[in-house]
Amino acid sequence: MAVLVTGGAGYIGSHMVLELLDAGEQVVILDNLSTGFRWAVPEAAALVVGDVGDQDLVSKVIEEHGVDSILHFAARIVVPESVTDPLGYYFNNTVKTRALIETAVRAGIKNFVFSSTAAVYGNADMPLLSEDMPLSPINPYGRSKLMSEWMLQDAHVAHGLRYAILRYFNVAGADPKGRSGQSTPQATHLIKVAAQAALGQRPYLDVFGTDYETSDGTCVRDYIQVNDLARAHLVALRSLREGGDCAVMNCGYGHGASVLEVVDVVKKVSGVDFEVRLSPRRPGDPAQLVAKVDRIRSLGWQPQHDNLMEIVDQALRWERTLMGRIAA
Ligand SMILES: NC(=O)c1ccc[n+]([C@@H]2O[C@H](COP(=O)([O-])OP(=O)(O)OC[C@H]3O[C@@H](n4cnc5c(N)ncnc54)[C@H](O)[C@@H]3O)[C@@H](O)[C@H]2O)c1
Ligand SMILES: O=c1ccn([C@@H]2O[C@H](COP(=O)(O)OP(=O)(O)O[C@H]3O[C@H](CO)[C@@H](O)[C@H](O)[C@H]3O)[C@@H](O)[C@H]2O)c(=O)[nH]1
Repeated sequence: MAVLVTGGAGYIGSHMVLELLDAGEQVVILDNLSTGFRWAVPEAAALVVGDVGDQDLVSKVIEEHGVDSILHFAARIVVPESVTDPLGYYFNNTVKTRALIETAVRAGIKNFVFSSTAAVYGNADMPLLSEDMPLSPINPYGRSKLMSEWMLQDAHVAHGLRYAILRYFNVAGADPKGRSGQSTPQATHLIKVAAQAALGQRPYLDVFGTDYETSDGTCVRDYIQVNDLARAHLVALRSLREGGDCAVMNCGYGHGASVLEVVDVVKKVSGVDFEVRLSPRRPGDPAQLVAKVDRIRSLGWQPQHDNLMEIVDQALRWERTLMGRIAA
């Protein structure tokens, strides 16, 4: 049986593909290459260039490759962009996910693992966020994902499609073997941006907001290393295949770091004292997002890279790899 990875040419999806191949799985990727890269796809995986909303294509891929499970990463992911183009986000993330779920049900797909996000919690003012809390996303990106969660849960009740919904907190770092990393040129993610500032790719780093009610006034996030996150999917997939319950699970480490703490670590690891500007708040940023992680841990998931210095080192190494590619 093969696993279909949508968005497998993107940042997290490409790490997922590596983990699946390392675990001996057969992998087929469906990606429209809107933000993904053909070069991020290993030779051992089949790549189909196309759209998750194309039901004829997806049905054909499922049949030809003998797909039993779908891991659905494909999405647009930039929160501020979702505010200026909400209908584009609802179309790509919600409407096309509806089409994919329908195709999966018709094809008799057994297991569906979905990439959700801590953005579904909105401004929840709690030290640790648990999966059962009330959800109130504050931007179209988070809403587009929450609607997909609901569709999956309803499709389970009506049609028996089994699901694992994984709510990622802040994904960071890069494959320790140097095979993939965060490659989006205009990425907005803090660790990526700070690594670029340290390596002279950006003139300075903005710290967005210093007046939050946190220990040092800057936002706190739970940074999870990307291979650890990919292994959480493997664990969830195995559980579904073995008849485990459908579940919604946070993916993080259960502790946070503030923006200034991250900046300090990047300066320390890189050895570069790059310029930092204290700037106004960025719209839509909750003060603190830290995961309660008992559920995913109860499936036997153990992080292997819960170390900010290591995550930052991986991000810096990957940035150097990208710079080398551009120079070559
Ligand atoms: N990066 C994070 O910190 C983070 C946090 C929470 C959730 N997520 C979720 O993880 C998933 C992967 O995010 P990422 O950071 O790897 O982003 P990414 O942009 O690197 O990857 C997304 C991939 O999906 C593809 N894609 C987009 N729309 C498609 C479509 N309609 N049909 C086919 N392919 C399509 C893109 O080409 C790209 O390869 C997304 O669902 C995102 O919402 C990411
Ligand atoms: O140049 C920068 C970039 C970010 N930040 C701050 O750093 C924190 C983290 O920001 P960022 O790395 O952009 O991540 P988030 O906005 O927390 O969102 C990420 O994490 C969410 C889950 O927590 C996912 O849903 C999103 O897709 C993903 O981008 C926030 O307080 C930002 O204001 C800065 O101060 N300066």
